[in-house]
Formats: sequence, structure tokens, C-alpha cells
Amino acid sequence: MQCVAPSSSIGYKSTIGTTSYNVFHLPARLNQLNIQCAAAPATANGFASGGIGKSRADWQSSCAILASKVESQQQNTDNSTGADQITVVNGHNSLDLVPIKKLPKPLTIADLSPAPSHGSTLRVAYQGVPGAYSEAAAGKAYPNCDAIPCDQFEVAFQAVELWIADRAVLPVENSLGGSIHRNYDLLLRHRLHIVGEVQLPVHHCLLALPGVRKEFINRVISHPQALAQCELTLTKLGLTVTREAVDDTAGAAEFVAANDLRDTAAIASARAAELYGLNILADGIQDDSSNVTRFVMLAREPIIPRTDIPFKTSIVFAHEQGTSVLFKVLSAFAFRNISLTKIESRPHRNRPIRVVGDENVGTAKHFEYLFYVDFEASMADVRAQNALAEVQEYTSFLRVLGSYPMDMTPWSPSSSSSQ
Ligand SMILES: O=C(O)C(=O)C[C@]1(C(=O)O)C=C[C@@H](O)C=C1
Repeated sequence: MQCVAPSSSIGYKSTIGTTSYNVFHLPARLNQLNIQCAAAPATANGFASGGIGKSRADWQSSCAILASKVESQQQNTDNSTGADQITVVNGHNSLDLVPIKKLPKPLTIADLSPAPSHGSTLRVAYQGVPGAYSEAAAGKAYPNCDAIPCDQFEVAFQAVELWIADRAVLPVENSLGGSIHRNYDLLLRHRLHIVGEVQLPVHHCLLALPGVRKEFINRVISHPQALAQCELTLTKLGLTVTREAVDDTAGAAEFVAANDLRDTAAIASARAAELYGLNILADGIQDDSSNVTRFVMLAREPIIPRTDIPFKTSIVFAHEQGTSVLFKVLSAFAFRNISLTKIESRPHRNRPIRVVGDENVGTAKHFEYLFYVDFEASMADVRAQNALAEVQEYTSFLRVLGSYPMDMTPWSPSSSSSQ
């Protein structure tokens, strides 16, 4: 496989609040197409059939990442399985290289934790463009990481599955907008493990091109969650104008700037204003100053649960008899004094309806659900193990999505890392 490294693959250092991280420049965001190309390197030879313009550059970029990954993996393999070379003096005043057989080294905790396999810098895939809150969450979780923009969450998942990235960052809930349902469905559809969480204060700004005043605005664009988080404030500002949803907040800012839209404002971070040359018309426009989004970090391998620091565990389950017996399942935690921090239900797509028939009364059709529960205990904690053993008895389906350290950073919504 021959790949050409993209000429624009130069990173820049970015600082948000007290955290700094490298922003990894790809020619464009990772998208479904270049993920597929990276997954099927055989298409490299037959590229003429489908390769056009930007896609080709994107493909080359993905291949370059993949090639460097393969190369570093080979180096790792060579180092760990090959014979060591040592230098000895052989008595004839000359130096010889004598191979000695390498003895196995004891495993350490570091060997067992999922670490970057390609070198020193962790590559973290997120949905959006630079300036998105997900990028800030990646920087908070992994200072100095390479943040890799992706055009969809699905692509961020695939980037990790295909070893193009080491982690994916996924927003799952917001203190104002609630759960991000689609992302719960994605957690189930993919086989990645939750290895961490980050709670990011989200501080929104209303952005427009320089010289544009609020009175000129007849459209506000942003991520649907951001629009929901600013709904009341927009009305208070007199902006009862068309609101349009786009893929991410920073993408909205980029769109306004790139298309020179003088009648459109974007809701995004102050950092997005800086990156795309926009003015801040209004600052802190979220409906509540303590607006926080919770992100989870995903990896190919789970981490080893610990009991010496606060841990949280996320599970998903379905019950044969549906919602009616949910209290029984949850009592497994209550009896062991394990606190639940979150419960969410989603349609059980494989079996959406449970029919309960009674000749005399008729046929009841109950909707079936999957339940997502987060609880405050590590899987290394015997209480959690016993609780799950009991839950398993009741449930028709149970999966542990991950056991991971809780975000215990001090609560200070005003000193937002996403500004
Ligand atoms: O659009 C962004 O900037 C994102 O990172 C996504 C997202 C979300 O999905 O909730 C993240 C944080 C904010 O709550 C608004 C949007």
C-alpha cells in the first residue's frame, strides 16, 4: 500500500482555559467515504474508478494515518518479539553485536491499560470542526491529545474501530437539553467501551460577521442542542427569527463566515468566533448559567476498574416483562446502597411491542424499552458485581458499557473551559 502524506497535515497548539492540546489538521474532516477507503486499502490501486478532488486528498490522509499506525505497530512488534542486540568487547579490541534471547518482562498496569498504539500522542475523534464543544471536551479529558474532527458521530466511532483514532468523544446529556438520544443508540450499535467521562460547562455566544448588528439578523443557526439551550434567551433578545439546525456549533460559525452571511447569526463558543473571524454579539446566551454537557470517552478496550478513586459504571438492559418490573431490577442497587446517577429509556428496536392478550378484555400493546443506567460504583467493587449478578437474573439482555473514573473536577460554571 503506498500512501502520500497530505501536505497540510500540520497541527497547531490550542489552549482552552488551563488545558492545551494539539489540533490535528486533516485536509477535511473525516467522513464516511475516507473511513471506508481506509478500511479497504485494496481500493488504493483501483482509485481511478472513484477518486475525485477532495475525496482523494481525504483518502490519502486516512491512508497516511493508517500507514503510520501499521508502521508503528510493526516497530512495536519488532521490539517486543525480536532478539535484543547488545554490544560487547570480544577480547580483540573490536566491537561485535551479539544477539541474546529476550526474556519475558512482567506485565505492568500500563501494559493492560489501553494506551496509544502509534506513539506518544493520543488521537481523539470528535464530531464537528475545530471550535466545537466536543473538541474542548477532548482537550479536557486528554490534554495534549491530537483532536481529529469527524463529520458525524458514526464516523468518530468507526475511526476508533479502524485504529485511525484511539478514543472517541461523545456528548450524551446536557443539563438543559437532556439526553442526546441518538448517541445512546450509537453506544449500543457499536462495541466500544466507555473509559471516562467529562462534564464541560458550555458557554454559548451569538456570533455574526464583523459589522453585522442584531437588527440585521433574520436567521440563527446552530447544533439543535445549542438552539434548545438558548431558546428563552434568544426570545428575550428579540430574536424571534428562523432557527435552523446544523451538525455542530462551530460548523455553524464556519458556515456564516465562509458564505459571508450578513443576515445569519451562529450560536457557538468564543473560540469558534476567534477561529472563523466572527464578532460576539451576545455572550453567555444559554438559558441557565450552569449549563453543562456530559461527554463520555470511548475506546476499543475497557479500562481496569479501580476502587481507590470514585468510579461510575454504565449498563444497558432489557427485561422480559418490560417496564412493569423495572423496580425489581433497580432494587438490586438500592439494597446494596449503590446510588444511580442516571436512567434513560430508549425504544427496543429489535422487539418494539409486547402484546398481552386477554380474551375478555382484548389485546394490550405495550412499547418495549431498553434501559440505560449509570451507577456510582466500580465493577471491581463486590457490591456492583453482586448487584449485576442479580440484575442478570431478571433481564433478557444486559451489557456493561463501561466502568470508569467519575469526573470530580471542582464545580465552577463561570470559568468555562469551552469559552
Ligand atoms: O456542536 C458542538 O459544538 C458539539 O460539540 C455538540 C454538542 C452536543 O451534541 O450537545 C455539545 C455540547 C453542547 O451541548 C452543544 C452541542
